Amino acid sequence: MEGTLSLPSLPPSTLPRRRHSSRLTCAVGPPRPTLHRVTQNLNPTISPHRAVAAVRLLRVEQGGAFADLLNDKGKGSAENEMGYVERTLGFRTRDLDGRDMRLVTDIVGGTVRWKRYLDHLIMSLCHHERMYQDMEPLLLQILRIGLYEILKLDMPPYAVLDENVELAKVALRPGAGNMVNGILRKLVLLKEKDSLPLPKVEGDDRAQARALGIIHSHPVWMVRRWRRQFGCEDAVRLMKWNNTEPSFSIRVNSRKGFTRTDLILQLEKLKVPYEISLHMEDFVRVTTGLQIVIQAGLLRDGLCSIQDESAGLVVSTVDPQPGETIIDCCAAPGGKTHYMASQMSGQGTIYAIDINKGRLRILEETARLHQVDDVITAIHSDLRDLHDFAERNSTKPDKVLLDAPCSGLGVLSKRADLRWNRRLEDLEELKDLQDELLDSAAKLVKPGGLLVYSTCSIDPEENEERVEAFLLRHLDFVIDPVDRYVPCAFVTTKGFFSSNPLKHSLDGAFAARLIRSPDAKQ
Ligand SMILES: C[S@@+](CC[C@H](N)C(=O)[O-])C[C@H]1O[C@@H](n2cnc3c(N)ncnc32)[C@H](O)[C@@H]1O
Repeated sequence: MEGTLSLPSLPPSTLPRRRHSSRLTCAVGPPRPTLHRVTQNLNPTISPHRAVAAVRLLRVEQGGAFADLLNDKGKGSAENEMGYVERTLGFRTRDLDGRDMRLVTDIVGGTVRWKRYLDHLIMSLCHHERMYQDMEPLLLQILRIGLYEILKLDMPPYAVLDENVELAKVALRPGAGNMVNGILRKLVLLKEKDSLPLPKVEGDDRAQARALGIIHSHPVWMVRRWRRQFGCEDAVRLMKWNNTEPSFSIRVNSRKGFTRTDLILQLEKLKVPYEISLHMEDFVRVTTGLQIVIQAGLLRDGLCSIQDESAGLVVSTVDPQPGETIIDCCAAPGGKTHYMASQMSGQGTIYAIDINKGRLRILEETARLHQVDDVITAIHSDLRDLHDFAERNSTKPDKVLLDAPCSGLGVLSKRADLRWNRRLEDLEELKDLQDELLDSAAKLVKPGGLLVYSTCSIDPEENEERVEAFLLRHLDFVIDPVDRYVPCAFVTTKGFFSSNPLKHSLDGAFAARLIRSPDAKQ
């Protein structure tokens, strides 16, 4: 996972527009006397985490925000969330404690992941299709939460039913509560009889992909692509992996003198279960309890950061050394820049380039926090505009890292909403951009120097195929196998680094080391 995930504020214009009148409409429109009265009152009957989860789901859907938002601001963040509930639903509920916050994160992440599956069932349980199509956005979120809790969290169905009916009544209107009641009751009966209305996997490729897309809650184009690329069985395994709760890795910041032993002591004190990374010295994996680590302030104090081991292994393919000059072409928010910088022990320079000013600011702030800013120079620019970088700088870079913008198809378990925001057409656009950025990055590499191309994708068209096309355009570059830099389990037959969720239980990532001929002209 890259950098800090923060809650973007939801501008009123992005809030859902509905045909029906309800408190949601009141809450975003000009204040009305009734709303004013309601917002003054605390509503003790509503479970606060459900109210927050429903509002957050609305925001994810309307604003494309990350679903696996981490509440790293403790109490302040909880208050912030309650403010959203008050403004959006029109009532106050009690503040959230740590347990509630964890429930919100779990429910939002899971509901987003299972959206297609849940919507198929909701649609099947409605009297007619129109009922589903005309459903108010908030009502749909409340139903999705109810279905998710009953089907995937196996929570006691009648308690879930009561709570979600009450939420729909208070947040919307009594009729909405009746609708939630009717649909959830039907669902509970069908679940008890083990006869949920799910499609059979049969027919031609498209029909099978459509059914699998519903059963495993993925877009049809992804299912078809993976069946073609990886085979039917692995496509299903991959979807199952994407639907499991992700584990997170924590990297210690050696620059601050914080070691893995120190982190383990802290985790034991906090009673957070952990596993030592099998592949990387600086990493520890936690499956549950990440919020506890965050709340303990270890990230805030810059002692460690959340980073997948696959990203750490990409840095291993660069093999940064003290005193080197490295250009990090697409650097923000800086996960790899900071790790490289920590390995350079205050000697050398990393030029961190990125087109996105906001993300670059995060890179700089985190660099200061991690005390690695002494070797980092941030450059806000489009990489494609840096033609004269080599002429303007007397020191030639030893290494160039291009961690290219990509589909992120290797990190879908962590980025619950990403599968719904990616389109097949995006891949074509991304491939063109990756080629252009590779050509620009190649111009920065000195004769005999190294270019590392990496992505967080498992798609061969963004990985091996981009490198192969690059080598045809740049005859002065050759592949340098990565086997000296990463464990052999990650080395492909062509000498690339590849981590695969199904093989390594890590995020998917790719890296190629490309050496420019020493005889090439500068
Ligand atoms: C995969 S992310 C990089 C992640 C980063 N290396 C890390 O480890 O945290 C890709 C980055 O490329 C940047 N980017 C996209 N197009 C660019 C361009 N034309 N020039 C420079 N940066 C670009 C994006 O703003 C984004 O921050």
